[in-house]
Amino acid sequence: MATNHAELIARLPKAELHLHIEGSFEPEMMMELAERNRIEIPFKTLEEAKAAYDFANLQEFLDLYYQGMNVLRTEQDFHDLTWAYLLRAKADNVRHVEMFYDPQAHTERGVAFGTVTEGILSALERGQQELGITSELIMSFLRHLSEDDGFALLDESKPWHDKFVGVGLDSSEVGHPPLKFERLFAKCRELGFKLCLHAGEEGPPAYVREALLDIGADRIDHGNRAMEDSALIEILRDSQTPLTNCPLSNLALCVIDDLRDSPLKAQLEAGLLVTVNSDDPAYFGGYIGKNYEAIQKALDLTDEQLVQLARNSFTASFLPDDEKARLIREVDSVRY
Ligand code: HPA
Ligand SMILES: [Zn+2]
Repeated sequence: MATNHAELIARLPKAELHLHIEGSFEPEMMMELAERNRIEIPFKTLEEAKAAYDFANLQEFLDLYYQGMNVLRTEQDFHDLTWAYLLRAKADNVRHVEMFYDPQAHTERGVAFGTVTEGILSALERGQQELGITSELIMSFLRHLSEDDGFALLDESKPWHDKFVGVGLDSSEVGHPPLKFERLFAKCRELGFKLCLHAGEEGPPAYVREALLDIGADRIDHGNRAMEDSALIEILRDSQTPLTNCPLSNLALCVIDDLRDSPLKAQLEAGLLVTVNSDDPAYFGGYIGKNYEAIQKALDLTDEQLVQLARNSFTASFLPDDEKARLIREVDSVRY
């Protein structure tokens, strides 16, 4: 009997390691919160919102992403946003999430760091209690801002440092290489944070090298363009540095022209620790389950490769080793 891939994907326990909570802001909720907070937004209907979600590159997406989050004002807003994501994650059998958020995109427009952070944290706590989803939060620096801005955020966030497993680097990549933030990440490393850097999404393989070799990244987010540098592929394989691939994001942002051009299968076959994630699911057309389904179909991934991807998601996480092992055993107990 032919395997029903969607059914296997649904049954596999998964971790999601590359998810920007602000990128899970569905247009329906955006319109609801605009009304609740009495804020004007550029679209009146769902159709108008969806029509605007047609991007030629990362920057076109980011412009809309930062505009959309302007509606988020109160702690309750951030709680509701995070809770809505967790319900979607639960439906896709996500057991663990390591979630990015962009505090500077909120503090810049006058929303207090504590308002944002406490709203997200209370929903994550509720997710653990009510849905059994464990979670970690990753505070991300916006790379189009300065390193000094990053240091100011690190300082402002101090009372919450024990709430973050790591720090990230996102936003406009080209022209903002990892080394722009060398001192900042050295400080973050010293403070005990894991370092997760977006690199090689639009930027060249040299940015992945910088992230990995100069900054000492624990995970590379995206990393597509690393595949242009064979020596770098070997380094990634030997170090088993995780790559968080986001298939539908790559397609929506024209990082690839077709899902069949995704590097994911080649990365798996080269022995890299690659994972599947949704990035900004409300903008890119699907949550994690849909990303697995779309990439399985495009690359004709086998059942074994799907299981490997689910296993990788836990191996690549920052969970304690015993918890990783328990979840991987659960993946391996799924029959197909
Ligand atoms: O995919 C992304 N790349 C860079 N910055 C981002 N911020 C949210 N999503 C992304
Ligand atoms: Zn991202």
